[in-house]
Amino acid sequence: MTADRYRKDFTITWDQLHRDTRELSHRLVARDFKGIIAVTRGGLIPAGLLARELNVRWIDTLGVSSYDHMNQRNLTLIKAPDEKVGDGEGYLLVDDLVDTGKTAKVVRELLPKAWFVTVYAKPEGRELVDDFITEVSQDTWIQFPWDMGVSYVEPVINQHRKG
Ligand SMILES: O=P(O)(O)OC[C@H]1O[C@H](OP(=O)(O)OP(=O)(O)O)[C@H](O)[C@@H]1O
Ligand code: HPA
Ligand SMILES: [Mg+2]
Repeated sequence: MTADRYRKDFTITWDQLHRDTRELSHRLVARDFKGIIAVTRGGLIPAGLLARELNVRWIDTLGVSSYDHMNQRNLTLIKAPDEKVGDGEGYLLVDDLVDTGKTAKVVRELLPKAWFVTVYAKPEGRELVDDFITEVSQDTWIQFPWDMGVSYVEPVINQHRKG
C-alpha cells in the first residue's frame, strides 16, 4: 500500500488526542487491568494517558513497525512483551489507530485475550479492536501531533495576492 491511497488529512492536536483518550478511559474504568501493553511507538502516548486515568503502573511494550511514513511495508516484530503477559488475559493493549488492520491482526495473534483498544479507527480495521473513539474514512491520513510542528502562516490577503 502506498501514500496515494490517502486523499484527505485529519489533523489531531495534542488537546484533541488528550480528550479522546480520556473519553476512552471512561469506557475502560470498570475493567480491572493487571497492566497495559503499548504497541510502539504510536500506542505509547495514549497508553501513558490511560495509565494515568486508570491508575495502572505496570506498563510494557509490544514493538512492531510497518510504515515508512505513508508507505506500508512488511511488518516486523521488534519486541515481545514480558513472558508473564502470556495470552494477554487481564491486560489492556493500546495502539493509536487501526488502519488496514495488518498490525492489529498480528498483535491480536500474539495476545489473543488482551482487551485491545485504539483511539482512532478506519473501516478496514475497526472490527479487529474491542473499542475505539473516532472513525475516519479509509482514504484519510491521520496527522498525529508528534508528527507536526507549529509554524508561521501568511495572512490570507498575502496568500491570495501571491496566487
Ligand atoms: O492498521 P495498519 O495498517 O497496520 O496501521 C496501523 C499501525 O500503523 C502505525 O504504526 P507504524 O507501523 O507506522 O509504527 P509506529 O507506531 O512506530 O509509528 C500505527 O501506529 C499503527 O500501529
Ligand atoms: O492515518 C495514519 N496516520 C498516522 N500513522 C498511520 N499509520 C497507518 N495509518 C496512519
Ligand atoms: Mg504503530
